[in-house]
Amino acid sequence: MREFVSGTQMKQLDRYTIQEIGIPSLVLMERAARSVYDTMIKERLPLKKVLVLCGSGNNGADGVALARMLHLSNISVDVEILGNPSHFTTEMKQQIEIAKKYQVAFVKNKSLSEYTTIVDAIFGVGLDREVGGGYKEKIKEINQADAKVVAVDIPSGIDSATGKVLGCAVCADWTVSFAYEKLGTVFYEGAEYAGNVRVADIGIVKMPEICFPISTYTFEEKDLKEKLFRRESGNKGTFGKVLLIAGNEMTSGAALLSASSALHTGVGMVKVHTRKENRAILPVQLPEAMYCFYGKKEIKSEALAESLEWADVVGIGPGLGTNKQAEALLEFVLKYSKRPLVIDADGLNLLKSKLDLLEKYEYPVIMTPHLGEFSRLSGLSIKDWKQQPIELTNELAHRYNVTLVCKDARTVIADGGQNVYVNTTGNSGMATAGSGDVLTGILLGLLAQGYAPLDAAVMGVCVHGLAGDEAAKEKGKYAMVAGDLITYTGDVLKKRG
Ligand SMILES: NC(=O)C1=CN([C@@H]2O[C@H](COP(=O)(O)OP(=O)(O)OC[C@H]3O[C@@H](n4cnc5c(N)ncnc54)[C@H](OP(=O)(O)O)[C@@H]3O)[C@@H](O)[C@H]2O)[C@@H](O)CC1
Ligand SMILES: Nc1ncnc2c1ncn2[C@@H]1O[C@H](COP(=O)(O)OP(=O)(O)O)[C@@H](O)[C@H]1O
Ligand SMILES: [K+]
Repeated sequence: MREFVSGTQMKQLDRYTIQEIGIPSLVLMERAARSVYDTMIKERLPLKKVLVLCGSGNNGADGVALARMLHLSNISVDVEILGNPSHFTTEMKQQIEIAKKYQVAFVKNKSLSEYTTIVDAIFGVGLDREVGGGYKEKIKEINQADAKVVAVDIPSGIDSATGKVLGCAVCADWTVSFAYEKLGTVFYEGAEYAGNVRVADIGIVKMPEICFPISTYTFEEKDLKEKLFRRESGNKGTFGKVLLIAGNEMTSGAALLSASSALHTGVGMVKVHTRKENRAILPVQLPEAMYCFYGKKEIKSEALAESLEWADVVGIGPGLGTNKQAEALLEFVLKYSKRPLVIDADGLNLLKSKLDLLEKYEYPVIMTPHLGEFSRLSGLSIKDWKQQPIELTNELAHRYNVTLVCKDARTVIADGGQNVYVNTTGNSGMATAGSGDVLTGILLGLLAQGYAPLDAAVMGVCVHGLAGDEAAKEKGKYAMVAGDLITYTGDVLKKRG
C-alpha cells in the first residue's frame, strides 16, 4: 500500500519535522536536492548542458542547491531565477549565497534550445493560485523545448491536492517527489504531466507521528497477493451465493456482464432476477447461473423474498431501468434484504427517492456511482468533486453510512472513516460501455467470498483496473471491450492469487 499526501499535508509534515523533531530545513533541502541529482544520474538524463529554473520559494531553493551539486560534479549548469527577490525565503537567500561562492552560473532569459535537460524548480507544494504572466510564458517555453524535463517535487502549475492544471503546467519526463507522492500527480491531469514519478525519502517524519483527519492510500498489486485467500477445501457454498437483480427487456447485456464477472471472480453460485424477455438469451450465454424471470408489471415478490433469503450478498442496478417496476424492486430489496448489498447504475438513479429506506438498511452497502451518478445522488457538481475528490467521497459515504466507490479515471473509495483509497490501476481503454457492470460483478464476487466491504471495494477496483491493464496489453486500448475485462479478471486472480 502506498500513501499519498496533499500539499497542505506535506507542509504540516515539513513543519513538524523542522520545528518539533529539530531537523534543520537546510538539511532536508540538501537531501531533497541530492535525491534529484541521484535520479538525474541514475536515469542517465542527458547532462551535457543543464538549466535549473527556480521560483522564489523553497522549491526554487531546492533547485539552487541541485545546481550547486551538478556544478561541483563538473556538469555544465546554469540557474535562472524567475521569482521576485523580495519574496525569496530565507533558505532561498542562503542557497543563492552558497551557490555564488562556488561560482555557479546565474543567467537570465537565455534560449532554452541550448539545454539538454531542464530542471523545473519553479513552484512546489506552495503553489496557491493560477499561474500567469512571465511564469506562464516560461512554462510554455519549457514545454516546447527539446530538452528532457525533471520536476522538483511536483510539476509547476499542478495543484498538489487535485491534479488540476492551474493556468498552465510543466510537462515533465521525471518528477522526484519528496517523502510522499503528492495527490496532484496521482489524479489527472497531474498524473500525465508528472511523467515517471520517483519518491525520495529525505528524512521527513512519516505518519502516524502526525494524524491527519483523512489518510489517503492506494491498494497495489502486491497487496492483492497478501489479501487474496481461497480455501482449498471450500465448496460452492463456502465461496458464496450472489443474487443479482439486473437487466430490463432491452438491457440483458448489463445483467450478463455483472453475473458472468461475479462467477469469474470465484463465487460459488449466482442467481439472476431479470425480465422474462431475457429468457432466450441469458441462460444460453451464461448457463452457469440460475435464473428467475419476471414479466412486465410484476416483481415476483415471493420468489424474490426466497432469493433474498438464499443469497449471501445482493446486487441491484445494472441495466435495471428506472421505471416503476425497477423502483418497486429496489424498494423491496431495501425493505426485506438482510444481506450486504451492492447498488449500481439505475439502482443509484432510483435511490434519491428511497433514502429513508437506505438509512434504515442495517447491513453493509457498497454504492458504485460514476461521477454523473455521484452528482445526482449528492446534489454536487462533477466540478465540485474534482476540486475535493477525497473529502467529498468520504463525506457522502459517511452521510449514507455506506462504502462509496466513486468511479473515474482515478476511482476514489471511502467508507466515511479515516482511510480513503485512490485506485491507480486501469487505463482509458476501460472507458467502454459495460465496464462498470463488470466491476459490480467483481465486488459482489469478493463480498460473497467473505471480504469486508471496504476490503472488497479496494481489492475489487484494483483487480478491475489490473484486468483492464492486461486487456490493454493484449488487445489494445481501442479494441478492448467490457467482456475482455471478465476474461482478464480471471488471469489477474490466477497470477496474484
Ligand atoms: N524546509 C522545507 O519546508 C522544505 C521544503 N521543500 C521544498 O519546498 C517546497 C515548498 O516550498 P514553499 O512552501 O516555499 O513553496 P513553493 O512551492 O516554493 O512556492 C511558493 C512560492 O511560489 C510563489 N507562488 C505560488 N503560486 C504562485 C503563482 N501562481 N504565481 C506566481 N508565484 C506563485 C509564492 O509567491 P508569493 O505567494 O510569495 O507571492 C512563493 O514565492 C516543496 O515543494 C519542496 O520542493 C523541500 O526542500 C524539503 C524541505
Ligand atoms: N481513463 C480511465 N482510466 C481508468 N479507469 C477508467 C477510465 N475510464 C473509465 N474507467 C473505469 O471504467 C469503469 C466505467 O464504469 P461506468 O462509468 O459505470 O461504465 P458503464 O456504465 O458503461 O458500465 C469504472 O470502473 C471506471 O473507473
Ligand atoms: K516544481
